[in-house]
Amino acid sequence: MDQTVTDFARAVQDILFAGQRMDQRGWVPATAGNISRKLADGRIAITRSGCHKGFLQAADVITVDMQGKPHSPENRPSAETLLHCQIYRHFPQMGAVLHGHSVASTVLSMEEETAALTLADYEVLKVFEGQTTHATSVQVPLFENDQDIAQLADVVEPFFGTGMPAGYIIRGHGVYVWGKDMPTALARLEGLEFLLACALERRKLHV
Ligand SMILES: CSC[C@@H](O)[C@@H](O)C(=O)COP(=O)(O)O
Ligand SMILES: [Zn+2]
Repeated sequence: MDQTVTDFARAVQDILFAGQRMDQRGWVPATAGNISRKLADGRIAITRSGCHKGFLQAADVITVDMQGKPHSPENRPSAETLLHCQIYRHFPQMGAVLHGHSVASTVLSMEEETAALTLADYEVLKVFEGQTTHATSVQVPLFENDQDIAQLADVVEPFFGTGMPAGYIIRGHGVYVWGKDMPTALARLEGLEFLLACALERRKLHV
C-alpha cells in the first residue's frame, strides 16, 4: 500500500483511540476537546470541528497544512487548529497534540489567581520531559480564555521559549499537551490530569 495512505490510516487509528480514551476518563465532555497527529509528509491529521471525541469515525479526521488550512476546503477542522499547528511549528520533533476539558483543569485554573499552577514534589512529575526526580517543581502556565484563537496563539507564543514541559492550561477551558507520538502525548495527559486531580483534592482539604 502507498506509504502516505498507510501513515494517514495509522494517524486516524491513533486519533480514534485517543478520543475513546479521553472520553472514558471524562476529559472531553459533549463535543469538547480536539486531537491531532503529524504525518510523515508534514501534513497534520486533526479532528473535525464539533464532533464528540468518544464516538469519532474515520471521516471525522481530516488534514490541514502547518498554517491550519484544510487540504479540502469543504472540511471544517477544529476551531483550535491554530494552537495545534503552533505546537508543531515550535517543536518539530513532536508528533501528537491533545486538548481536553477536564473538571480539574477547569476548576483549578479558575481558582488560581496567579499566572501559573505550580506542581511540586509529586513522583508523577517524572512523566514530563527532562524530569528525573520528585524533588522539583513544574510550572503550568495559565492563559486567559479567548474565542479568538489567533489572538490566544499570540499570547501563548512567547512561552514556547520556556519549554512548557507539562503543557499549558487555558483558564476555565482546558489543557494542551503534546508528545513525540500519540502514546507519549496520552501518557503526558494522564500524568498532568492525575497531578491536577491531586492538586484539586489538596485544595479541598485545606479550605
Ligand atoms: C463543547 S464547546 C468546546 C469548544 O468550544 C472548544 O473549546 C473545543 O474544545 C472543541 O472545539 P472543536 O472545534 O470541536 O475542536
Ligand atoms: Zn477547547
